[in-house]
Amino acid sequence: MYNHTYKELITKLQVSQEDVDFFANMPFARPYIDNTSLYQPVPFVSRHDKGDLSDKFFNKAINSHDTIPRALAFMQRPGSLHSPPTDENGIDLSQGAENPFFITFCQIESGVNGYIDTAHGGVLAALFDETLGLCAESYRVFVSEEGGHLLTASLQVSYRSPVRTPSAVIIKTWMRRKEGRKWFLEAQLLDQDGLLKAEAKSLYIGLKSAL
Ligand SMILES: CCCCCCCC(=O)SCCNC(=O)CCNC(=O)[C@H](O)C(C)(C)COP(=O)(O)OP(=O)(O)OC[C@H]1O[C@@H](n2cnc3c(N)ncnc32)[C@H](O)[C@@H]1OP(=O)(O)O
Repeated sequence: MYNHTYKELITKLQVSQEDVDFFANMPFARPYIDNTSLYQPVPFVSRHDKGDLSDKFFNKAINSHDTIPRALAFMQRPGSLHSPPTDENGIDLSQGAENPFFITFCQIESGVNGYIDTAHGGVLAALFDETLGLCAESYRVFVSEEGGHLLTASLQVSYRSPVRTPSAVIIKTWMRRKEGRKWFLEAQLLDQDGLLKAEAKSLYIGLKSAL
């Protein structure tokens, strides 16, 4: 876990302007960066070194010029959708692949290859776990306004087509439903041409007490 709350981190850390400029040159990312977008850039919290031993996999091991040198996250602007339909737990039912709550762009280089010019499936699973976790935490903090910490209990990944390297991808993540401490989320990973590369379903569980 962290020495700070997720809310402290996401509100205090800065979004890298270099990452914004990098993805702003890509047609598939530009609509989200536009000022009129329903999405706002937010820090990819786990890419930041917090001066402790947290998040070393994402801020060090796969944060280099030949692994995943760039990652840029976006969250739906609060109030961007007025009075969306909700279920009995207040979960926004309009969310889905066409209306994801949280979006991440990643530049993926050959340092994460399994086969030649192909990203390793384990790295894609890690990307799903992290971005689904960020989506769940952001939804918890900014929409549900609940306390606590969420941990991954299960993650199911379906690989539809190889992810070539180097390439840029978009990962769309959204809340599907919530049952008490159980948060169910879904995700899609697509390439720059909008082709579906992989999908995921996950279960995050809120801890009964702080770690
Ligand atoms: C910024 C944040 C980004 C973070 C993204 C990355 C997050 C991570 O990778 S975390 C690291 C990997 N995950 C872990 O280490 C978690 C290890 N597991 C655990 O600690 C525990 O099993 C934990 C906390 C998930 C659940 O334990 P606990 O709270 O005791 O659950 P428990 O009371 O047994 O079960 C609660 C409910 O969940 C269900 N459940 C528990 N585990 C699972 C599971 N693996 N699959 C399906 N359902 C499960 C139970 O059936 C029960 O359901 P119901 O209430 O309907 O009967």
